[in-house]
Amino acid sequence: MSDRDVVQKARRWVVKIGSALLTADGRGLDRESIGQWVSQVAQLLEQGVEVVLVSSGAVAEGMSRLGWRKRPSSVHELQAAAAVGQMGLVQAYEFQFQQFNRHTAQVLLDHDDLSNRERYLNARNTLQSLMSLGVVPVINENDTVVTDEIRFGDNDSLAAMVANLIDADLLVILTDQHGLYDADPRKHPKANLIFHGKAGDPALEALAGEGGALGRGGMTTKLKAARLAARSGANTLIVGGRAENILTRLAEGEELGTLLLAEQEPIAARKQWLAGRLQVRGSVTLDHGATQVLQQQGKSLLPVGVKFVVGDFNRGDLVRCVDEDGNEIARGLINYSAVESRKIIGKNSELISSILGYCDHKELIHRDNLVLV
Ligand SMILES: Nc1ncnc2c1ncn2[C@@H]1O[C@H](COP(=O)(O)OP(=O)(O)O)[C@@H](O)[C@H]1O
Ligand SMILES: N[C@@H](CCC(=O)OP(=O)(O)O)C(=O)O
Repeated sequence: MSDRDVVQKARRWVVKIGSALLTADGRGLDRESIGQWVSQVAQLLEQGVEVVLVSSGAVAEGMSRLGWRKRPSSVHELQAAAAVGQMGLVQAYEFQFQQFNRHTAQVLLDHDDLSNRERYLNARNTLQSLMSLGVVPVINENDTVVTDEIRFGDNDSLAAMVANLIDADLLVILTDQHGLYDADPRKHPKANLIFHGKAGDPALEALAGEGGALGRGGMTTKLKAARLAARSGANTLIVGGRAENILTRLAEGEELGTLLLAEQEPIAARKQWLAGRLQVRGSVTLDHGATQVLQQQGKSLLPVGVKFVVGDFNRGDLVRCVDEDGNEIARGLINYSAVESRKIIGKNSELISSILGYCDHKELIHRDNLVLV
């Protein structure tokens, strides 16, 4: 049995179209190619496959509209270009999907949206509603408002988070190469294409290099995206977007590109959300016993198993749990501030009340709010 069965069986796809592919060698959007992908997406929808698009290209289109030849280095100019270019991007998709009587919906997301539980759930519900209405969401990063701290930067990570958000079966990353090679084919023309592998395999991650002049993350971020997508059980395909009828051929089970299988059990939606948050506010160092209990028995973290606290966080913030050698083993939402935590670590939970004057939780981090990494 071919492992491409999983592609044929996938009913919910996230398709990411990268800058390197979309932007006609830096001269604005490649509208003809957009038309071809849209026509294939329309066919997939007719076959009962739900599709969400994650499309880059706003900055490149904005630069072209503004007559800029060189990518600006200032963040504000990039953000201005993205704002101008996003208009062209959504116009291009809207026009092409209209030929197939399909509506599109513009969705701009940033990391803050997905870090805040309420906004995360809203985004999830809205995307579910759009899909059930047969509308095609076209998602991009909300470039105009993001700061470095909350920037996805490349759209591979954004696409993986979207795959987690909507419980997609498949993440298809369309790019300018046929897939992952054993070396960067721009520098090594004789490199070999890798047809399949396991998402998160460090041996594959070691093969990945930087992107070209137009793209952001190269293969490195695509493999990271495969690892993230696997958290919710989505398989990832990295494939050349210029091949004729690429999406419909994939749906028929043709062996194109690199398939990275999600072999881990999907983790619960709340824990995926937790693991995907960027802003970690501090860390707690666990003793050997606590490390083992967390890793092997999936229990909550009690103050007694913690040796040190680093950082200045509030209750409810995300912190790293590291072992005595400094290796991160988990992260979770902490029940006490840094000041309070420092007072209760190493102590039995029965003493929390007498030390702090109150005790809302006997756990420093409850297991429902803890995710192993
Ligand atoms: N091992 C590899 N296999 C294939 N491509 C690689 C590899 N390492 C680096 N790359 C580079 O990654 C580029 C694609 O990434 P990127 O430029 O970020 O595109 P996109 O905009 O589609 O995300 C390719 O053009 C290629 O030069
Ligand atoms: N949000 C940016 C896209 C970032 C980007 O280029 O990402 P990628 O396609 O992953 O290389 C834009 O629309 O220009």
